[in-house]
Amino acid sequence: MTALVTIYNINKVYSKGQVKTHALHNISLSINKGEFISISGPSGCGKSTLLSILGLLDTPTNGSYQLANIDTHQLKVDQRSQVRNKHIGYVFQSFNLIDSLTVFENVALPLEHRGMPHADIKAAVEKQLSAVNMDGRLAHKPSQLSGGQQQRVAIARALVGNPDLLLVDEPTGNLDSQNGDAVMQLLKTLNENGATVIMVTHDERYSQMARRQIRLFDGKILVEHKEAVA
Ligand SMILES: Nc1ncnc2c1ncn2[C@@H]1O[C@H](COP(=O)(O)OP(=O)(O)OP(=O)(O)O)[C@@H](O)[C@H]1O
Repeated sequence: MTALVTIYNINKVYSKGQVKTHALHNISLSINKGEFISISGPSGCGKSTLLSILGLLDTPTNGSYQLANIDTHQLKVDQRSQVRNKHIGYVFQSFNLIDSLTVFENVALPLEHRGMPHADIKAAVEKQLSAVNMDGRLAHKPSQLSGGQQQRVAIARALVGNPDLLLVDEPTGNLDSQNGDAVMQLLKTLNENGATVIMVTHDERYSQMARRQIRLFDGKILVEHKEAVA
């Protein structure tokens, strides 16, 4: 099977004046389509840095990253954003929905950036909102929804363009345990239906819901646990 993601010997060094922080040390990973991976570890161990590199929001200092057979190192700035829009969906702890837009308009945004015809956008947005059980709230504004509902809308926005990779950063961080459990259950179901999910979480209980669990420490992979496929 061809890997969806291959990173090899990635290092990330942040430089600020004389101060250098070596945030990631020689990280190599190969991720196949359909996997559900959690990345955990103590504060400052490099989780967000790794997710930002995987999401093409940041570049490694050295090392290689191939996504869907694309050598991301070769991409120019506008090509990077095209690859991001087509291949990657993000879910953030703070939802990052646009308050002045309705639920429908928020979820439609990635498709509008692609220049998709209006009728196709409508069909795709309605289908995706229905998949996260938010089809009754199309005209609501984010501020009129609970935190759990906002996160479900954010997940619909991340998935509406059929990305190869869903990157999820602390999806339950701003939710109470009931809404957090529901969002995790939704991610699990979406993965069972084919989505490839990489999730950063502090929560041990949630990290164990992933079939492959990666624990970072001081910018290195400390342990990796992979459930045997039945
Ligand atoms: N923009 C930056 N400039 C300089 N150093 C940075 C920057 N971003 C992160 N770092 C440093 O890189 C290291 C890894 O940070 P990162 O945010 O990836 O950790 P994390 O595991 O996501 O932490 P947390 O769980 O607290 O969010 C830390 O030492 C951090 O201080």
